[in-house]
Amino acid sequence: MTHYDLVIVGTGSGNSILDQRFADWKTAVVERGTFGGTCLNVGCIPTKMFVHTADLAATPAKSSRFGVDERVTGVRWPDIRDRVFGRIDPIAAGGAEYRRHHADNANVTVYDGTGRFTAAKELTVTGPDGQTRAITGDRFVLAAGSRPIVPPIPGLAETGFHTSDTVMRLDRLPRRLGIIGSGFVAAEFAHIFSSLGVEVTLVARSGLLLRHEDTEIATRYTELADDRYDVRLNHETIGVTRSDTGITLRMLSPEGLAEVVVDELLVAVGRQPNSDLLDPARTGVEVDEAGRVVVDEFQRTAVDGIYALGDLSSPYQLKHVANHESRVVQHNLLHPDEPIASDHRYVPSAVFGAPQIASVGLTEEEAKDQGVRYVVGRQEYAGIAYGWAMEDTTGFAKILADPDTGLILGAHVLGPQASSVLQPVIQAMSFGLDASTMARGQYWIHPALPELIENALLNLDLPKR
Ligand SMILES: Cc1cc2nc3c(=O)[nH]c(=O)nc-3n(C[C@H](O)[C@H](O)[C@H](O)COP(=O)(O)OP(=O)(O)OC[C@H]3O[C@@H](n4cnc5c(N)ncnc54)[C@H](O)[C@@H]3O)c2cc1C
Ligand SMILES: NC(=O)c1ccc[n+]([C@@H]2O[C@H](COP(=O)([O-])OP(=O)(O)OC[C@H]3O[C@@H](n4cnc5c(N)ncnc54)[C@H](O)[C@@H]3O)[C@@H](O)[C@H]2O)c1
Repeated sequence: MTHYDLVIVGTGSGNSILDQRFADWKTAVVERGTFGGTCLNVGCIPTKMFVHTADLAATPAKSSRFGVDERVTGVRWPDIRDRVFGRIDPIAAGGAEYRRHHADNANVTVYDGTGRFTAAKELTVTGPDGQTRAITGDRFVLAAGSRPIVPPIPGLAETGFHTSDTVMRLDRLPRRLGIIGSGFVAAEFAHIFSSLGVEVTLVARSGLLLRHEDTEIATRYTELADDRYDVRLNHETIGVTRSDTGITLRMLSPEGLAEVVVDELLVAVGRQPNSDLLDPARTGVEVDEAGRVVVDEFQRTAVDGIYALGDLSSPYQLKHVANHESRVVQHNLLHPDEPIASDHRYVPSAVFGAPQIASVGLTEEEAKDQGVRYVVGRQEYAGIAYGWAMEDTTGFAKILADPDTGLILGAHVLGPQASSVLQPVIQAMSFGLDASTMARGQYWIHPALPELIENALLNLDLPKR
């Protein structure tokens, strides 16, 4: 049994821990799938490359109101798909090659296979050929991520379905796509495929799409989605079957039984941590009821020398959070006596659908539930100069602030480039800048989109300073 100073399980955010400061640490890296993990191979990066393409394909439908008549004369799916993966696959392969063979990694051994704890600080790796190798380590970094949840819908397994892991590599575009789910993945793929000419049916169990968002935002998004897709709210999928005409979803709705026939089916009902594959309990590491590895603010598990990060342990399931936590773990491995804590105070997120949505901090409902006093400032894109230029009639920003201190409690944007427009608010919250100082204490480039934020701040009912 080979012993290591450090064992890293998972090559998503876990892979970025190693640098020259670890050159004299005998290190094992264990990976069961494609090097580089979810974000690079099947997550953030390919989806956003498809989203940008979808934005281009969707533009001609909106351009005539600007006096420009455009038409989409063709969508070459193989070229769209191959551009994305022609760029990404070599990066993943290059990353694997670097860890396996580059002189920088003379101290690193890569194990291909699934790691599972078999005793305290002992991991058994089962390779693709079924062979097992047990290794031990002084320290472990558990960065094994998450995977799509497959709900127990009768007929689903027999019928065949896609998840975000496979749907981007389709051989050809279907005529009709059914999507079960109403969160991030559903919203982004509905935009991608619908913009490329696919008829999309979104099947949501609840009465609102993206209901983790502020309700005003989710409500506006749901109305807009209803204009673009066949949205079935309050529909529970109770069975799936395949026939010559396609895949039939049987659904229970408040009106009774309903059916829809599609050509491909995407299941997007959330992701579960991969802790079940790892069996951390065997080394004394605790897992909560949601399957997340339990860590403290220093990303330490209860077992000395074992850290966890990213989707495996975090409620956020976002790459910028996993990256942040991997930097914290890196520091704490190198300086265990002076550990730093992760900062989860203001974690932003963005849904890259149509329109985009970005948010940080409290929603209005959370503020109410927590008894937090707040004032709200709103601004429509239609009321700022660049919004006029874009003919935007549906987008808006909403900012919540503390009425006494003016500190920003939460901010939510729906509309063009929401993910970029929100960033100055994240900065203000992170550095304790109050809303009035933020609005008045700097120039805002005129007439750029961030004027949306400037005006929402000015619309807050706060005492003048
Ligand atoms: C479709 C999609 C789009 C997304 N878009 C965004 C976005 O735009 N912005 C954003 O912030 N986030 C996005 N995310 C979320 C983001 O991808 C994840 O939060 C992030 O990649 C998690 O990183 P990680 O390092 O924790 O896990 P991962 O990157 O998943 O890495 C875990 C690795 O561990 C390996 N592994 C698992 N179990 C074992 C085991 N037992 N033994 C060995 N290896 C194992 C896996 O094969 C994997 O390679 C998206 C996710 C999806 C699915
Ligand atoms: N832009 C981004 O940052 C981005 C993009 C994609 C994914 N992600 C990450 O990946 C995670 C997973 O995304 P996701 O969209 O799969 O999950 P999600 O948690 O965002 O949404 C899942 C939705 O499915 C619903 N649902 C659950 N079980 C269901 C069932 N049996 N039938 C019908 N609906 C059901 C839930 O109510 C929820 O609305 C996200 O939470 C997010 O953290 C991020």
